[in-house]
Amino acid sequence: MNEYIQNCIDSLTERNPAQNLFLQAVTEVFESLDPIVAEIPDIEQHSILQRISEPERQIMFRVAWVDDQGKICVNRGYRVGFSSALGPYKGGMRFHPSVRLDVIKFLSFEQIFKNALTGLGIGGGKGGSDFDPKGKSDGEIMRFCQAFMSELYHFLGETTDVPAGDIGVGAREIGYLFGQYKRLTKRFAQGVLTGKQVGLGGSLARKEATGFGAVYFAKEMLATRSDTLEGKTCVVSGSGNVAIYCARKIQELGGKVIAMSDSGGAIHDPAGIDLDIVTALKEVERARISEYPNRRHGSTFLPGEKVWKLPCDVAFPCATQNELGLVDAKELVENGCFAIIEGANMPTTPEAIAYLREKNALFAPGKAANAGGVAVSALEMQQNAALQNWTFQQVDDRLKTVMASIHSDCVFYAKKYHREEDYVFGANVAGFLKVANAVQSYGVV
Ligand SMILES: NC(=O)C1=CN([C@@H]2O[C@H](COP(=O)(O)OP(=O)(O)OC[C@H]3O[C@@H](n4cnc5c(N)ncnc54)[C@H](O)[C@@H]3O)[C@@H](O)[C@H]2O)C=CC1
Ligand SMILES: O=C(O)CCC(=O)C(=O)O
Repeated sequence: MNEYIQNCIDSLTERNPAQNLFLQAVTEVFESLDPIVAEIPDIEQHSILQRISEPERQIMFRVAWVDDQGKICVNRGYRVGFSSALGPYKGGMRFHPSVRLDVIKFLSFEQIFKNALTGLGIGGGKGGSDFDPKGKSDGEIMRFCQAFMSELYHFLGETTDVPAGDIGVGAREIGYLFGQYKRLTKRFAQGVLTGKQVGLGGSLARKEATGFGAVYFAKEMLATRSDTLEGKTCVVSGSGNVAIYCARKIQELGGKVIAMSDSGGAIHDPAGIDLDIVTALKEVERARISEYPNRRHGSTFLPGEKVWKLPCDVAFPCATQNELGLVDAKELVENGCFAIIEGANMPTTPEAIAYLREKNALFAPGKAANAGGVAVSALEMQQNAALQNWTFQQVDDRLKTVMASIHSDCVFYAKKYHREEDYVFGANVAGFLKVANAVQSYGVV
């Protein structure tokens, strides 16, 4: 590896002890830049890699709130504004007990390049809390969101930082966060959060965008091998926002989703998952996926299992980071899987990615394949700024165009550097070059 890149990684490792997810995300991007750094001396001369890997700001704060028993609970809140080179910090908020600074930094770093790939003028940021929404009442969720926003609102704004949802944060939570923002600032500033309910200024198709976008990307990728999703057996991990709409679009395009999951295990339905049941369980009842077989004859629940062990043609990891490891990748390939499309952020480990590439499987990294969600968030910002409400069709058409353009950028850079079909390389280089050019143009900031 280029000496400058290696020195940057070594220095980051020393300065960020125990931030393994962040270092994993940075290493993957930086490793792709070998030929670029050799070709463009300005990158080293202007210390672009050092500047791009140091967050512009990192905010951590106490969130104190009262549960239904009257007990005072304390959580930690985070918001990392990684890069505003291309626009206001933009990225979701994650509420999950595993949230630490490391998690938020890796997500925020990924977001820089993903957002650059959309071409929509948004910088990279991410936030969240170690608050666990599982089992909490609606009142507890509301009080937590209000307490969280009471600390964060100073730092937000339509042109500075615009959060949205991620794991554990959907339209309900965004509504509570927006309500508290409005109450504290006395401003009906719709563009300060995205992923809002349509009645509060949210965009049609935002809910569907990440999952649909991943499948639009898969469609483009399969077309390069003159193939389609029609008749393909698919597995989708997770059963949240991304997974549900990914599975819906697969079925619409003629594929059959035979397995989904949550953190308790997987469901296997050889006849094809009934998504109305999954949507009712997850979006309405907030129940476990283990309930599914009670409502669907011929299906089974596999406690503690992942979906990767079930034979399929195409796999969509849509749950969480590092959920698909080397053993899983081997099982997938041995069972005939030839394409893996990441709906989640960094769900595949580096060893698994290397193995899949070695076996000639098509592999789409999250920063390209799941960019549809943040792209439609940017379209929501545009609608809010222009006081407009676009139709579902208008937004969906723009989403398809954005996903096709990201796909062609990946293919372009992979071809240019003789790395055909290497979408990880193509996405990292395409995203990086846009950000690096902007960072250099600003001078030393
Ligand atoms: N919501 C969005 O627009 C976007 C989300 N993402 C990423 O997609 C992934 C999923 O996010 P959402 O669907 O929004 O969250 P969500 O909260 O709606 O759903 C998360 C799902 O993952 C499952 N899950 C969590 N840990 C798991 C584990 N260890 N094993 C199996 N399942 C597990 C949960 O049970 C749940 O079904 C995350 O990586 C997120 O960062 C990426 C781009 C945009
Ligand atoms: O819609 C957004 O602003 C962010 C979505 C997100 O968190 C992501 O792309 O990972």
